[in-house]
Amino acid sequence: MDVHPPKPDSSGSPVFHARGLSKTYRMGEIDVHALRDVDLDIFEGEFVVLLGPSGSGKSTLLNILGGLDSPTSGEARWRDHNLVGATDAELTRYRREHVGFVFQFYNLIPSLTVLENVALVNEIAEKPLDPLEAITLVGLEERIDHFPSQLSGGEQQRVAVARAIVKSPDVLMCDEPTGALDCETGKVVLAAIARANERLRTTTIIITHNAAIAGMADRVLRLGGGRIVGEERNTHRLSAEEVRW
Ligand SMILES: Nc1ncnc2c1ncn2[C@@H]1O[C@H](COP(=O)(O)OP(=O)(O)OP(=O)(O)O)[C@@H](O)[C@H]1O
Repeated sequence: MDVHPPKPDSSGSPVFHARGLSKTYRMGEIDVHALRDVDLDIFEGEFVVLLGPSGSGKSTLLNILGGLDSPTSGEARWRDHNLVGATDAELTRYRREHVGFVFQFYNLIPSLTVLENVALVNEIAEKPLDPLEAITLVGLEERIDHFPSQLSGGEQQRVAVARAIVKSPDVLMCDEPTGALDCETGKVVLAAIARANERLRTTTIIITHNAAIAGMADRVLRLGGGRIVGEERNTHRLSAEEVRW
């Protein structure tokens, strides 16, 4: 299974294309500008880290790209799917067919085993992996019959990663996947995410407060005040084991 895919080609067409993306929340008399005029292209197979302080708009951006939220104005597309102005049913279909999500908290079903938690998603996917393959990819093949309560936080998060990748999504979106974990445990989770990116060629977007994780990315987008305020490209990607925080 050790396949090394070609580097993402940023000279080709982007899979995500956003222009002038803005999101404003009206809070009583006050407008909160969560995103301001964001332009963005993300390429197939790319590993992108969104970095920025609390409130800078990271989750808002990820939620729009993941079809969980809509912008107030601007354009956003994933391939030929228009993410702006799509109906709820169209966004649900986009998410179901193309996107895997990992959040800070694992949201596993407590009464189901590891295998059952992962296989459940498998049933509604179009081109699923074998659940055992997804579980092996996150290194939990010895624990398939365990229940979430019998696993550590890091192991539960690895099950959440397996659940997100079992449908072989085109895009994996992770919002603070290591936010509740210590460094060593977080690194095992990040290694699982990086493996999915490398072996399945899943376009991967990770939100983090943690600048150390930026070294794992092909590209780092820094957000501040709802804008992209910086962009860096790594010529060499660090492995999860090399990351320190
Ligand atoms: N549903 C909402 N209603 C009102 N304001 C919101 C809502 N969601 C987000 N905001 C505001 O939009 C801004 C951006 O929020 P967002 O969650 O995208 O930031 P973030 O960078 O992901 O922050 P964090 O790292 O703390 O999760 C913040 O000022 C936030 O308070």
